[in-house]
Amino acid sequence: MPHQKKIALVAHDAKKDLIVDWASANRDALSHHHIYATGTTGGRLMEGAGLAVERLLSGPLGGDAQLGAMIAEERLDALIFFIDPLSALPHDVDVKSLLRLAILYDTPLAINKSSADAVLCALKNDTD
Ligand SMILES: O=C(CO)COP(=O)(O)O
Repeated sequence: MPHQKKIALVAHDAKKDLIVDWASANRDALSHHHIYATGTTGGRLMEGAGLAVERLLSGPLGGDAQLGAMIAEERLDALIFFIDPLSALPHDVDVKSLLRLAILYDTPLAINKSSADAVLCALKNDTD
């Protein structure tokens, strides 16, 4: 597809229902793009939102690091990352590294539903 973007969708466990609902509501827009997701999020998105997803490793097992590498190699156009602000995570260093690289490379980044709406809207205007 000519204007296809590479978008990563990621959600922490407490936010997985939210990302499935958000992706379902935006399935038409998302289906024009190549969607990557960390392992468990990807499974939930395929099952619950009917979205075609290229699954990476689960976040705690290296999925966040894979996305960070994609950003550093300029192989990702946007990161939608529904972060749980209320739980401690064993792979917090990976989460921080991923966010740091997204900031460093000026990758469009959404960390909650409102900003995900805004990023998707911006991508849509960019691809019109
Ligand atoms: O932990 C994550 C992001 O930090 C997400 O990983 P999963 O999608 O495999 O749960």
